[in-house]
Amino acid sequence: MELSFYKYQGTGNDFVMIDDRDQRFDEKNLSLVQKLCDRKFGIGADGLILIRNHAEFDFEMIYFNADGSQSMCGNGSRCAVAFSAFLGIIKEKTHFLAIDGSHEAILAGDQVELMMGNVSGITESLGDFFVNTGSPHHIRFVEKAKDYPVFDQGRAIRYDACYAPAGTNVNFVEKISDHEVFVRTYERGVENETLSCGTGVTAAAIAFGALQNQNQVKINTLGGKLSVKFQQDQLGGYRDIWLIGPAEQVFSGKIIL
Ligand SMILES: N[C@@H](CCC[C@H](N)C(=O)O)C(=O)O
Repeated sequence: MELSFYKYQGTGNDFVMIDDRDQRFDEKNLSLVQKLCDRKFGIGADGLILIRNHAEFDFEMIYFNADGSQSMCGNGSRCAVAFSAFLGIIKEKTHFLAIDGSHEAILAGDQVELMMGNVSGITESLGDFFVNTGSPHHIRFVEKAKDYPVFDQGRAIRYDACYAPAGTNVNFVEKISDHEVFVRTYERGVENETLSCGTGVTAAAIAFGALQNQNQVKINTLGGKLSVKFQQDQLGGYRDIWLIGPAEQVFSGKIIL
């Protein structure tokens, strides 16, 4: 059997994308997901995304991390919106379903504006912060993120007993100005630092915004620039959260099964 695939990247977070409206991909075949994401023995990616039909939405995005586990992916969602437009499923605006619920998105040139799910609040954890943006994110503010041991410290926090058994993603955030940060992320499910993490920078922006009294934050990652804006509600939660940045098709090919 042959399956077409496309490769997308959103600020360097890269994904194998499959148009699975005919449901030929067996989503229970996690060893196939792992193999396709393997950078030596497969296509190579931080994650794999299936685009499927849904009766109540423009499409459903099914996201897998490179190890086959599932969670919400912000950059992957932005790439899924660009891919769905490429497939002709949507035009500039869409309403789609992901693992954490429904999302709106707007395609504006190479930029995808993605509405994230509401966030219930910011909690303290291990002397740092924790924010769930559809995926769990530990947030540590550091002085020089460029020189920070992201892999070692990220892995230690990811496996800390307080996050067991599910674990967490870990973000190291450096203040650049009152409304700009540099973020490096250790991603659960990739088990490494990625060049960018959409749910991670959203969590970082919310924690930073709370400290700086800002509701719009510019983000620098190793893979490029994003921005996040949001509104705080009366109960300490956050809504109207938008993650904005580029999504690009970089490759296409055939999977031989
Ligand atoms: N890269 C993603 C996050 C993917 C999910 C995460 N690794 C997890 O398992 O929680 C993003 O852009 O949000």
